[in-house]
Amino acid sequence: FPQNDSAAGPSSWYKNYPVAEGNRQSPIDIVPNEASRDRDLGPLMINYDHCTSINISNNGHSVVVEFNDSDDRSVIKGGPLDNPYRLKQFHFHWGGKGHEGSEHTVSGKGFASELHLVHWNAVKYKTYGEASTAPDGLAVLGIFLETGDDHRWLHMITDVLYTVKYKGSITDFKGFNPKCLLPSSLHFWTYLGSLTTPPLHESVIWIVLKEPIEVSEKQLGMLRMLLFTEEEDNQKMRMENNFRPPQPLKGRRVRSSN
Ligand SMILES: NS(=O)(=O)c1ccc2o/c(=N\O)[nH]c2c1
Ligand SMILES: [Zn+2]
Repeated sequence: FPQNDSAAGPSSWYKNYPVAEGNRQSPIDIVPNEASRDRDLGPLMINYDHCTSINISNNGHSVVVEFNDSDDRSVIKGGPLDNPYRLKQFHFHWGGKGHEGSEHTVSGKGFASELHLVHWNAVKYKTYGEASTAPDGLAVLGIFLETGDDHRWLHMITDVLYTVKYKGSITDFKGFNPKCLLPSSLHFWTYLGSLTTPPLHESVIWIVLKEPIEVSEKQLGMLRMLLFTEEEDNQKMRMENNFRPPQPLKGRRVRSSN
């Protein structure tokens, strides 16, 4: 990300991760009227009822909430997916004050932030690690955040961010159900892509919801109080603009739910 040494930014990831210039990189700019409506794209089914969050942490790139993925208690299925995919973690990408921060864009328009719910194919693969390198190993549900009213449930997360201010910090975070972060409509675009941060594995079936959720500028500001740096670093670097810009489509088809 554009930290002080440009060697760490997205534009130089190809040096250590040649796949950065691959044929199915993410994010992309989604152009709605170029997306094809696909009749055999069934509805997305999200079953988070018995999901169990475990902890919240700052990994130096984003704030991440991890889940117990030892069984099929929280899965998504349907849509473009041939199997149920287990929820593993969710995290956010955001910009700087008043700037865009989403990874995917829609007809060139960015949003203030983007939430990624990361799931893995536990039917075909034994571990998340194995799935994360397989072409159909991961399914990431992307949800746009736009500024507006306070999000009544996002407070559960922003209220504890002070406990994970520094890179490497982690705190218990139990009983959070991300169902409360979903918009009312599950209409989506879907395409084959990749992780948007190193190692950039081309292992993600992307499902991007069309309807954004609303969060307040104040809540977004709480994300920006996180730091990229560790507690002992005397140089404090605010965590912001942790998004990769859109990558070439390279002939890929983007499909739209009905
Ligand atoms: N930003 S993203 O594509 O959702 C994503 C999801 C899971 C990931 O794991 C990673 N390294 O182990 N990078 C990463 C990016
Ligand atoms: Zn992400």
